[in-house]
Amino acid sequence: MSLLRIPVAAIGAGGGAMAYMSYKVDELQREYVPDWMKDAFAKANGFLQDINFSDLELPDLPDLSKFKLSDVSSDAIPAIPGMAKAAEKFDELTSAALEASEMSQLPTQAEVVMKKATQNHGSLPPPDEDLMVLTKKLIEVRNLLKTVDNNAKMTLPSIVVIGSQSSGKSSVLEAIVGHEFLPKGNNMVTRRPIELTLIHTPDSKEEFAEFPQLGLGKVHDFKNVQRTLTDLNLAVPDTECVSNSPIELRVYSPNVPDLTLVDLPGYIQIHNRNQPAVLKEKIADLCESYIREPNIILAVCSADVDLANSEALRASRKVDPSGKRTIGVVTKMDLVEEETGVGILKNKDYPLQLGYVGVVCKKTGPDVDSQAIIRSEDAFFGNHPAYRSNRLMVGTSTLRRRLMEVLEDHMGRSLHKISDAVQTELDEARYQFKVHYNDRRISAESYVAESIDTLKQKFKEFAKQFGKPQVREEVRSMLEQRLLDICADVYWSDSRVSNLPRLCLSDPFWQGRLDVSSGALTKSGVGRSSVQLVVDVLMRNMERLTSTEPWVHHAEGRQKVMDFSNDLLRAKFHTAVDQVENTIKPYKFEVECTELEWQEGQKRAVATLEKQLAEAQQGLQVIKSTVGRRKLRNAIKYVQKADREASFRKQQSATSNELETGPSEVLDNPDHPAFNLKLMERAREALDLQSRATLLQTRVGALRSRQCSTADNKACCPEVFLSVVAEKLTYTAVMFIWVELLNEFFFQLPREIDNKLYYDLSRKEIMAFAKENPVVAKHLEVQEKKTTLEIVMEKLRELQRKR
Ligand SMILES: Nc1nc2c(ncn2[C@@H]2O[C@H](COP(=O)(O)OP(=O)(O)OP(=O)(O)O)[C@@H](O)[C@H]2O)c(=O)[nH]1
Repeated sequence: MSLLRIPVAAIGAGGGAMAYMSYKVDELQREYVPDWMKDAFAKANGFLQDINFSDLELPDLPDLSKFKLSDVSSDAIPAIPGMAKAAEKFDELTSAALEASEMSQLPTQAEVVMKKATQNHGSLPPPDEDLMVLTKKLIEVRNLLKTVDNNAKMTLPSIVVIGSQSSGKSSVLEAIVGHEFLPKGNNMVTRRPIELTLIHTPDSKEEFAEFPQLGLGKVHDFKNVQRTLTDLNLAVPDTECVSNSPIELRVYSPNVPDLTLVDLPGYIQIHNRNQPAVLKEKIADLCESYIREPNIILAVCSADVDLANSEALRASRKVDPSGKRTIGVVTKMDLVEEETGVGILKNKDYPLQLGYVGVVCKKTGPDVDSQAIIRSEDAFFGNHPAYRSNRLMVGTSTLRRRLMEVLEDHMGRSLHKISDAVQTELDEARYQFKVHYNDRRISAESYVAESIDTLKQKFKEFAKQFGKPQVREEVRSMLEQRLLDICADVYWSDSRVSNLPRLCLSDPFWQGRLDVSSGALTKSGVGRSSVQLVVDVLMRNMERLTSTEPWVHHAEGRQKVMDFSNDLLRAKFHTAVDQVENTIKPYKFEVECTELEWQEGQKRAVATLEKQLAEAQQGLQVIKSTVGRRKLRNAIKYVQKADREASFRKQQSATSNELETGPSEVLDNPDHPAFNLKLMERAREALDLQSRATLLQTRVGALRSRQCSTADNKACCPEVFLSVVAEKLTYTAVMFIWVELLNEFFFQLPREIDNKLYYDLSRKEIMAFAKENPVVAKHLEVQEKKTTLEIVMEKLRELQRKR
């Protein structure tokens, strides 16, 4: 609504009083009332002052200073006694003034907008509170809605900038923002849409940008903004040319208006080596997706190019034929004659309802600031009065103002539609929340806390179960295995072992063997292997604990648990190893053994060997049942015969000095089982198990005998003695592993879990963690959607109330 047409309408209707009121109430308007009218107002004012309002029977004379033009109904004027007379007088005076004036027309809206804007170049025009609040709030709403989902019905309009390459889009946007920040270069540097939100911050001097998707925080240097935008754009490979995925950028400044703008790649005319034919189509498609309803199209056209050839106008006409949501921006006005420029801006040839704004955004040097560009633009239009006298819209400041108005207007018009869409979406979100989650609210923090508690609880249970006896069991079975290896190596592979009970009594050689065996056990790196064994058990356990709900969903969290568990154990590893080695050192020289220890050792040794015997017998049984007894017997016989023959032939060839030997009946006969290699293998396995079982039976018999019931006959019963040694090593090792490693681990781990998985995380990381669990993610998503839509709905209602 034109600010000054109201007084005209008022004059026409004989509503001089209303014009007077409007003159009184709106300071801003008064500035733009021409002098001749001011005189008329002043006279009318004098006349009105003669009226004694208190004599009039007015119930409540309104406070004029609070009046808005829209509040005044012209019907009310005649109803006020005395006012009709005032209006009559005013009419008389203003008509006379009008006649006297050379100007028969009041200034157009364009003139008013331009005057306001140019008087405030560089900074923003004085704020129109309602306009600012609505746009600001709706931009807030828009950004909130963007976090919900892409329901097209809930989209508030943005201003989409389109134009041919080099038409001056970037220069216009930079002039609006007041900073050089867009990517520059010949190599098609705008490859992705840049969704630019400008946020006017009147109470702050700070100017900065933010990339909400990148989380870089505030970027104060606009050169860095430019660099980041260039990197993000050039990350789109040449082969793809352009990408539909937008870059979000927000600029906070006291010098920018509240606007949402989208910069798009420029239309290309011809294609060259770097710009394949398909690129033209891709850019056109991308632009088309953005210039749809409800967006406002900022069609950038260069003044020195015929509007008939403007790609921007061509594209906008396709989707907005009547031009009701297209603003033309004519750049490079300095490159055309005044007459041509005026012709374009007159909006006659290619009319747009929102009109054309002419600008000059020419950069005169590399470091020219935006103020200088605007000053030189002002100077240019100042030197070309035809633009002003024709009441045309020119200059960047006019453009800014115009964009604010248009955006506000469109946003305002979208208000009802969007409110309905949001309400529908909110009802759905509330329904989902009720049905699926029974209105139960959760938070990412509470989920993380619960997950941590579960893990700590499980760890506590494990720690309870993994006491000293269990650790001993682990170390003992490791040393028992070592004991068996030593016995196999030192005793059981010796053909004299069956005579050991007799030989050991007379031959000191066997005492020496015993010392060697004991040394092999005590000097086998028990410190390192036992600590490593416990570490492995603990790590395996941590792996197990984190492989259950809810940790199965958190691969990174699980890895973190494994990493800090490992760090805790590694920090203590070497001390624990050294301690164990130091404390078992005496056993490397001598191991004393009480009768009681011997008896316990005897029991354990018998049990160990019996277990081995049972395993051997069971293995044999399995082979028998899988191969078949008879077949196995035959195969064993064959293997034995073949072995005998092989050793005989070996002997023969050795004695006959490698004379040629004839073919073997067994080995060279293709019908023999020798050619069933699998069966041969099984037969050999069975033979090994048989001889192992026989040996173990003999040794178990020996260990059970009276000879082995006393420690005096150590040399005859090495398995018992080594078992005693292993037990002493086990006790000592576990005692120190417990003190040096486990105590610390059990104490520290729950604290590390708290620190590393909760306290060290930012709010964003906590949220990301929670959303790794698909069930929680869905719950949070519905809940967040509902909450956001409730906030949006509240804001929309408030705005509707205000309008
Ligand atoms: N004389 C004059 N030159 C201008 C004006 N506005 C922009 N230019 C120049 O025109 C050239 C192209 O301007 P840009 O703003 O980069 O154009 P663009 O449309 O963003 O170009 P692309 O990003 O390549 O699509 C630059 O050399 C500007 O300095 C103007 O008003 N007058």
